[in-house]
Amino acid sequence: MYLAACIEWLFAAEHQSFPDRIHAAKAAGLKAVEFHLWRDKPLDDVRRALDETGVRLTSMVVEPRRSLVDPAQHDEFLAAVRDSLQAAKEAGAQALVVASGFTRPEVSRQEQHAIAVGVLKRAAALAEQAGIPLVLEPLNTRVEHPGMFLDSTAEGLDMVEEVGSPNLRLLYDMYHSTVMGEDPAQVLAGRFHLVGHVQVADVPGRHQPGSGTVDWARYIGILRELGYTGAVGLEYKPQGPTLETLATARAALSL
Ligand SMILES: O=C(O)C(=O)CO
Repeated sequence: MYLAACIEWLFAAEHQSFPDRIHAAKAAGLKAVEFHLWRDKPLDDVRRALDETGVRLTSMVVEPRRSLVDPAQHDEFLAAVRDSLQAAKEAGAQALVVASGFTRPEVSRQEQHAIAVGVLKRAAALAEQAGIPLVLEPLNTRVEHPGMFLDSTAEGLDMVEEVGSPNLRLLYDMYHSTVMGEDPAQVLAGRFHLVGHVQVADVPGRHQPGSGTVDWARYIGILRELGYTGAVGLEYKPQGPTLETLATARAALSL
């Protein structure tokens, strides 16, 4: 396992520019970074900073964000996937993050689930052509994303399984999962092969691991037992200077 700094938040107080944040991540001994939206980033400069430092870009987000559970938005969603795949190629990103969009209360949950799986199959075919996988992220509806359709790891894993493509995996964000009251050992048991990326932040507050109540020795132990060797995205809001929070996070995660 290796750490990836979410430079949307890490190094943001210290450096205005994203390329500078990549250099700061390198100087802090990190092998990878990630960020959210890409249209507001100078992708050429980002690519140059990645090439100069050898730092990997684990993920960025498909945008503009459109709903998976509303067929009226599917054409725009697939266009966003196409554009984002092209941008990911140019920036050198390893994966693209997709979220579900908001629940439509007038439509049954089962039907919305099926609608999402249908469009994800089409998106996974585009990802296959581009050679860059998509990762589907369940988000918590208790603190940050009230009304979001996909707020459960188990249902996200069901969707990934139903799509049945190696080009769609689950983004397991331990913060969102914990806020939703899930236990990683339970929700991941027997299904970890469907997970493509992991992110962390402590609960409560979404700050650096070590700032809250999560038992990180246990959480990271579970990932180790499941055989995870990929990136652990530090998607937290630093409570203080980034380097100090990184030291706390590294000690808590033993990574
Ligand atoms: O929007 C969020 O809360 C995320 O976790 C994005 O990855």
